Amino acid sequence: MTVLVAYATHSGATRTVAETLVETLRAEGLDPVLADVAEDPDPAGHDAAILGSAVRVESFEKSFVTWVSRHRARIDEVPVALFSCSGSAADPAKGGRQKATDDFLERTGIAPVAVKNFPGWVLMDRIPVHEQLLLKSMRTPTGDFRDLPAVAAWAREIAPGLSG
Ligand SMILES: Cc1cc2nc3c(=O)[nH]c(=O)nc-3n(C[C@H](O)[C@H](O)[C@H](O)COP(=O)(O)O)c2cc1C
Repeated sequence: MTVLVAYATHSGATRTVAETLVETLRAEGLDPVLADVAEDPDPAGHDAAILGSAVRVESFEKSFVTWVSRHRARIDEVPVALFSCSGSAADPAKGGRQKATDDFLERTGIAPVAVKNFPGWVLMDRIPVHEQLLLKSMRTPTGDFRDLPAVAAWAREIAPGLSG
């Protein structure tokens, strides 16, 4: 069975999470297909999907929201898992929750078989100057907060649910 792993990224961390999901699902015997929503991948023809977006200013990427809306009919026909990638997901105070994810789910009514909020990275050399200034003014912690073994573990956990 093929699983579309579609993601939207701004500074690259979400892509690395998606790549880890693909590698792990392949090792689990599934047939994952990696795609950036910027390429407008077609979910038709896939048996399941994992959809993931970077978080910016408490929201999913606009390109992600637009792509989901465009392909909504097909997305509703297959098992879907959803993940976010953000700077704050490693913060214990968040308790694993992410406002952008909760808002997206409430607004769209999509009912994924699994939802996860992963930490990404905040690396100043990967974002435009005006965003660097914004993050500095907010005293946003910088660094690479990713936990790719946790991403792989989630992929193994959800693989049976994606197979239907
Ligand atoms: C302009 C800007 C705004 C951001 N806003 C948030 C935010 O509201 N909440 C959060 O947890 N992380 C925020 N982040 C951190 C990103 O979520 C983090 O860098 C993540 O890795 C982005 O994924 P990407 O590298 O795939 O683009 C922001 C980053 C930038 C550059």
